[in-house]
Amino acid sequence: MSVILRNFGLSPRYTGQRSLVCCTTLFHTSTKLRKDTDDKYHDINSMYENMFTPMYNHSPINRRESEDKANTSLEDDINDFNKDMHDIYNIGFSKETLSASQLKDIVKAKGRFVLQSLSTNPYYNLALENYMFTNTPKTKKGFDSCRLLFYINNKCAVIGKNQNLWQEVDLAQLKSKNFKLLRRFSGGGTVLHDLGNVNYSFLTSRDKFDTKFFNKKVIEWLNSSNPELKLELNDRGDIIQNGFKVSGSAYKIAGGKAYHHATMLLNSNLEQFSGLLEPSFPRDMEWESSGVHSVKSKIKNIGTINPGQFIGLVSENFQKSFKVDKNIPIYACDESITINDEIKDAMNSLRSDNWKYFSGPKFSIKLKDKNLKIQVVKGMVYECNKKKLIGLEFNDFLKNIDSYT
Ligand SMILES: Nc1ncnc2c1ncn2[C@@H]1O[C@H](COP(=O)(O)OP(=O)(O)OP(=O)(O)O)[C@@H](O)[C@H]1O
Repeated sequence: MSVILRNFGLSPRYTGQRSLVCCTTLFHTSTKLRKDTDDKYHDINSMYENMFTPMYNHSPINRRESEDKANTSLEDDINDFNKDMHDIYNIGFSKETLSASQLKDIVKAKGRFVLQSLSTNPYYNLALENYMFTNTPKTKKGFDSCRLLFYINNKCAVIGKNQNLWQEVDLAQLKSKNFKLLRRFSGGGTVLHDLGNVNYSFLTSRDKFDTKFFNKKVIEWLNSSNPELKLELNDRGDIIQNGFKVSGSAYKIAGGKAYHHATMLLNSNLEQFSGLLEPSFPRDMEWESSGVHSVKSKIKNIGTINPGQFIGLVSENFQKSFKVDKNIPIYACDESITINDEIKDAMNSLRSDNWKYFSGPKFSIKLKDKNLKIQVVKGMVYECNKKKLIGLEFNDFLKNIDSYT
């Protein structure tokens, strides 16, 4: 319910009395109509009617005070109702969407929390993750502000910081299927995201960091919610189900802090993924690259859990298992309001050709049949036995390979 209210801009906490009236009217209209037509809904309709009917009388003298009281109890009722809905459906969305300054305050203070991004823009989400990581206070011995971030991205391929993108993705296919390309700030291999894939990012201190720690928890929580899932951890720290990979992980360690971020394939469109990570080249092309190569795995969806349920389940278990003294709050953030210059700068970096195409490891290719040897540094042809190719963008070379060879 909180989601519905917020999505329609009706949350009383943020939009005030006018929204409440509107919301109340909507409920009155719909519940009354149904009440007239179907008596079996009488009880629940009466409950809604009572819940959403203001209690004040309209005398001008008492009005403000009565309105305040009515509003408070109405808000309490709505909050209780939201909580019940949250508990019943495990929706995983919090009630509080942070403003930019609230985000800054909670990130820079010590303490544990869960944050869920409501944006599906991968540039925002990766920049937000980076903001949260760099601004979490430096750790002193024994201190750990464990934090958990969730985000879901629109269609995109995310390559690792140290990967050679031309070996990893088929740029033309990505474009034709409307997948964005991003180079993330952490290492690891290339993964594909869409709205059926949830990304979780667990932040902790460097001291306590262990690549397998958080996935062991996730597996324990999911398997105990449904033993049929039979999720397992493989040696590489990936989560697998019946031998298929359902989650891949990458890590970043810096400044006494570390994060482990991972994908979780729940109901992704795997058919659309096919071929995106299989670029094709001339048969005689040989690569020599110092970069990180992805380890190809067969993937599948978990299927029986949807993204909202996954986020709800992991958040709740995180709240229970990681609680120290006070309850761990759950916040939400959104690109339209929870944004600041640092996040915008990181988004610009992530979007820039410089970061996507002109960074990454140096590499060489050989085309034996054509007697061609090229060395590429920062996405540009740096050395070549055909001098006229030196200084060319490697992307241009590949796109027009026939005319250059
Ligand atoms: N959303 C996804 N979740 C899990 N595995 C995926 C996903 N998309 C693609 N894959 C598979 O994972 C392989 C890359 O795995 P690799 O271990 O190299 O990287 P990773 O470290 O798991 O990725 P990441 O670093 O983001 O988690 C791809 O070739 C593909 O087989």
